[in-house]
Amino acid sequence: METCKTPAELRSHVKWLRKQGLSIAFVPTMGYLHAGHMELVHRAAQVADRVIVSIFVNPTQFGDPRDLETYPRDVVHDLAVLKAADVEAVFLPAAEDIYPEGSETIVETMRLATILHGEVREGHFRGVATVVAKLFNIVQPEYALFGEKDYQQLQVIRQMVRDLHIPLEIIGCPTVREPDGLALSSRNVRLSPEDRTAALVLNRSLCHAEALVARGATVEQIVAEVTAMIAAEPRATLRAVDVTEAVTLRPVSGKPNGPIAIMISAEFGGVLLIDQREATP
Ligand SMILES: Nc1ncnc2c1ncn2[C@@H]1O[C@H](COP(=O)(O)OP(=O)(O)OP(=O)(O)O)[C@@H](O)[C@H]1O
Ligand SMILES: CC(C)(CO)[C@@H](O)C(=O)[O-]
Ligand code: BAL
Repeated sequence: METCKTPAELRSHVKWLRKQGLSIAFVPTMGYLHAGHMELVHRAAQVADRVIVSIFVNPTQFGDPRDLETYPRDVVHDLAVLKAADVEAVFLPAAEDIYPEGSETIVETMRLATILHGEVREGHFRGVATVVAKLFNIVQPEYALFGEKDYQQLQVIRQMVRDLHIPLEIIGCPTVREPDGLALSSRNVRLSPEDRTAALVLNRSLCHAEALVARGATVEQIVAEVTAMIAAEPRATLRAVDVTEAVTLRPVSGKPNGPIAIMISAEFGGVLLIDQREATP
């Protein structure tokens, strides 16, 4: 497995792969890899000849400096699991290589970046779109894979790829969960045992929301019941419950007549977790 630290090293390895006519699937991550990331890697290996993974804790998508400082990192473990999964190359850039002095270009999906989770984390999706555009330009893959857990992120990236005519296909992958239903997330290690148990309310309330959709509930009923379930968990601080049209994330009210997305963000002991569900009435 090749470990590339600079864009030039990565580009030269990609050039070598291209000479052999090999296709590339790319999995961008912030490291501290878990089974959710590895599911993206396995899926990537099914769609292309070679898989490239990036590990970069992107400073521009963090609003809170403490969140950035305490973001979990373990590159030695990450490289071992990626090697075992037969990954072709890992891109481990330094912040100065991605944002050299004098950088001033940003990428922003104007509507999608500023609604919902973008209101909770101001500037977050601008940072995500900007770094992902840079990574796409460096790697130039045929495919890029993202998790549905970060549902709004997935839609932001799909929109950016469409709007900027970036010639690659985005593949969304279902959320991988612990056996008790908690969505895998790098931030889960920061939860105390009590908060980890409390966080199960996210998946529980999404299952309840799904059942409500199946019973023909209105969007207002779904929001009210999910909000009440999370409010009943004393360790949870609810940040947002949003029910929107799926994919476009446009507002929806009354009885939905097409697929909807239910998105929750809540803090447990200061750790912000998100979870989501798509449901069709
Ligand atoms: N449980 C999961 N199932 C499937 N994909 C996931 C899961 N968790 C993360 N991913 C995806 O992995 C990619 C990299 O995510 P990232 O490195 O931010 O990990 P993370 O676990 O989402 O971390 P955190 O949410 O704590 O920032 C993203 O496309 C993300 O959606
Ligand atoms: C897509 C991403 C790697 C961009 O930094 C990050 O937001 C993530 O890991 O989901
Ligand atoms: N998985 C989303 C990255 C972040 O929380 O910053």
